[in-house]
Order: sequence, then C-alpha cells, then structure tokens
Amino acid sequence: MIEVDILKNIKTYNGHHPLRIKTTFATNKITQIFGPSGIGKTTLLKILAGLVQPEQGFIRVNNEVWLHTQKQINWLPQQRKVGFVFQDYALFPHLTVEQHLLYGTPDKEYVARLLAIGQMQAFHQHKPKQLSGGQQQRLAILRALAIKPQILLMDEPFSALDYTLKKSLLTDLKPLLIELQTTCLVVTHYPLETEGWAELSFTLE
Ligand SMILES: Nc1ncnc2c1ncn2[C@@H]1O[C@H](COP(=O)(O)OP(=O)(O)OP(=O)(O)O)[C@@H](O)[C@H]1O
Repeated sequence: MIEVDILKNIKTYNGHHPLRIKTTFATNKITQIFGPSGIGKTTLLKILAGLVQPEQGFIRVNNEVWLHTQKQINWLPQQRKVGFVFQDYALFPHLTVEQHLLYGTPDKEYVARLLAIGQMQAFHQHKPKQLSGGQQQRLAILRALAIKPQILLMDEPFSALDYTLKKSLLTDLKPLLIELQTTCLVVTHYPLETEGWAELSFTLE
C-alpha cells in the first residue's frame, strides 16, 4: 500500500492555493487519476517521485517511509525506484532509442523486449528529433520501464498515440506490469477503466 498525506502550496494565477492530499493507493494495481485541469495531478506524481517537495508530508510505500517532513526523512528520487513518463517526454536529445533504454538497464534481452512492446525496433538507432511525436511518447514509456520500476508514474502517456497503437500498447504493457509487480499511477483522460486496463481510480478534488 502507498500511503500519502501531503500539503503543498501551489502557485496559481491569483496567488497560492493549498493542495492537500490524504489517500492510499493499492500496490501491484493500475490506478487512474482524474481531476480538473490545474488541480495538481502532475504535482502529486512529482511529489511521489521526489522531484517536488511538499511543505509538509508523509509518504510510505509498503513498509518504507520515503518522506516524513517532521522527521526530516526524504529519499532521493533515485532511491525511490520510480519510473516517470513526463507529459513532455523529457528525452535525451543526444541518445538513440536503444541508448535511452540501456541507460536504465544493461539487460539487452529486456531492451529488445521493450522495443518490441513499443513497436520501436525499426527506430532503435534514431535520436529523438528523428522520431514522430507518437514514437517519442512510446520511447518515454519504454525508458520509464527500463529500470523495472517499483512504481510507474505516467502523466498523460498515451495522448500522442492513435487508437490502434494505444490498444496494442495497453495489451502488451499490462502483462509486463504484472510480471514486474509494478504499481502504476496514471493521469489520463483516455478511459482506461472501460478498456479494462486501469483497475482502480482516484479523483483529485
Ligand atoms: N513546483 C511547484 N510549486 C508550486 N506550484 C506548482 C509547482 N508545479 C506546479 N505548480 C502549480 O500547481 C498547479 C497544479 O499544476 P499541475 O500541473 O499539477 O496540475 P494538473 O492537475 O496536472 O493539470 P493539467 O491536467 O492541466 O495538466 C498549477 O497552478 C501550477 O502552476
């Protein structure tokens, strides 16, 4: 179980606004996160990854306390074993597709498997600027999986994919997540629950 109890002052167009989130997420499940634009969905993912710091907070993943502001516990992002799919992909311009994946794992067989899941074999030597938007997005997803993350945080990860690609990616990703025992939190407007992909949902209000 992931236990989250955080308070973050977020900047809005007319000053500051407190973002208070107290909830739990089931581990080894896919949870879709809903909420209106600007409510703080991306901020929640970044706080879980350790990329944004809340003013006050507590995060426990199973029996590991990742963040406890009162006790000055704050695990570094790299200690959290989290994969992150950023809304803007955040790819490395100088690395090829294959190098992006090898950055996360030395396991060449696993890299080949990821390339197949993302239908990216033909582009493995390409750099991001030689890829389409949908290919860049698939690479961002594969890179996040390369480290075999304990938690996979995905921010609008399928927005640039057409329906057919999205369907086949969802079909191939789910067994991998089950095999890796990865907990997945995904922010997306695409109805993953009706697709039978997301198992749970959480709405940020
Ligand atoms: N590091 C930060 N510190 C303080 N405020 C922030 C920080 N990052 C984002 N914000 C503010 O937090 C608010 C929520 O942003 P966020 O991107 O988390 O929303 P969202 O729910 O993901 O929105 P959308 O669905 O439009 O992507 C915005 O008003 C933004 O300006």
